[in-house]
Amino acid sequence: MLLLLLVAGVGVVCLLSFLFASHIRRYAAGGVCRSKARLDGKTVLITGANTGIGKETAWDLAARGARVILACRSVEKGEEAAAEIRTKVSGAQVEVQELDLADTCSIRAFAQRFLKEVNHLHVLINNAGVMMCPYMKTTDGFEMQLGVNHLGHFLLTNLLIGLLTRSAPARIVVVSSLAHNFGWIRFHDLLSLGSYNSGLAYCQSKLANVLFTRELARRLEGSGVTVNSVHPGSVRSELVRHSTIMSLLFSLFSIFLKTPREGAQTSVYCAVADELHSISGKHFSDCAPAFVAPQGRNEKTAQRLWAISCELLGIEWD
Ligand SMILES: NC(=O)c1ccc[n+]([C@@H]2O[C@H](COP(=O)([O-])OP(=O)(O)OC[C@H]3O[C@@H](n4cnc5c(N)ncnc54)[C@H](O)[C@@H]3O)[C@@H](O)[C@H]2O)c1
Repeated sequence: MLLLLLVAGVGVVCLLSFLFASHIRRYAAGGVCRSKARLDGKTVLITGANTGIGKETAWDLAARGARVILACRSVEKGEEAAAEIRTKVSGAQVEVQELDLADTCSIRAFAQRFLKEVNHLHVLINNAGVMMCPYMKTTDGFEMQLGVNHLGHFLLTNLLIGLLTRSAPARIVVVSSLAHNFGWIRFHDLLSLGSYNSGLAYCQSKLANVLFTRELARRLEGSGVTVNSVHPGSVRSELVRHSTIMSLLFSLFSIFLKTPREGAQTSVYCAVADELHSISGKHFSDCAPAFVAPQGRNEKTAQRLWAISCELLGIEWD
């Protein structure tokens, strides 16, 4: 009980400090992508783009002239987002394709269709995410947060990496979180079969995003494809829907939170900024390099996680 109270107390203090930091940074005029880069003739794929940060990222990149493909669990909701973007950006090239990251069959079917229909892919934004849900499993039996946030995107990237390499220069943006600081990779129980804490599982999945980014960057050296991870800030979105405490905190402190449009700025920056054309394996927040926790810089952990991810997904990726 005492331990639970302590963990909850530490959680609240951490949350308040990052809300505060985010607020200060916002008003220090940081965190706005000032790049005027155009993306005419470029193709962008964004996961989870029907709401929140993903939708705003899609809108921004469509306004820069890119063909933007929204990969969404619900095609209907994706079409609503696409229609909204088309009303805001005249001539926007926005398309919707079905992708459920909690189902490897759906990911494989998506990639197969995508590779048939699309000749180039210049920007992949691994944005979709689920946070602090009750214990649930993906279709393949993976704990939901690790399954969607890390393993689903790991498989998707693996299936599209050939196309990205052929389309180089190309960029991958992985939407992680400041929450990676509070995570560690529980190799003894990666899928939370023994015990489950929704907050820790989220932090683990976001740390996995950072480690994946670093290891992928190492492997992609010299390929013309770069990969960077992002903390979008504390953003008013539907992400907290599963957690009563987080929903309450986000409502109470909503004036300190970024809008989804503000939250999209660092993803956009990593996708377009000219000065980042050869920067890879780094972590960004507020359109600037950001601190990575020591456990997110550990090469051995990154390589071990890579090997286990391949094993769980039944793939080889050298
Ligand atoms: N909101 C924040 O404060 C915050 C902070 C740090 C990091 N992030 C990260 O930003 C990203 C976007 O989150 P958001 O705040 O826009 O939340 P959101 O809930 O509005 O967006 C998440 C998107 O992911 C999609 N998604 C969830 N499960 C999926 C699945 N199985 N298959 C396909 N798509 C799926 C949802 O449908 C939704 O479109 C997430 O990766 C999240 O972890 C958000």
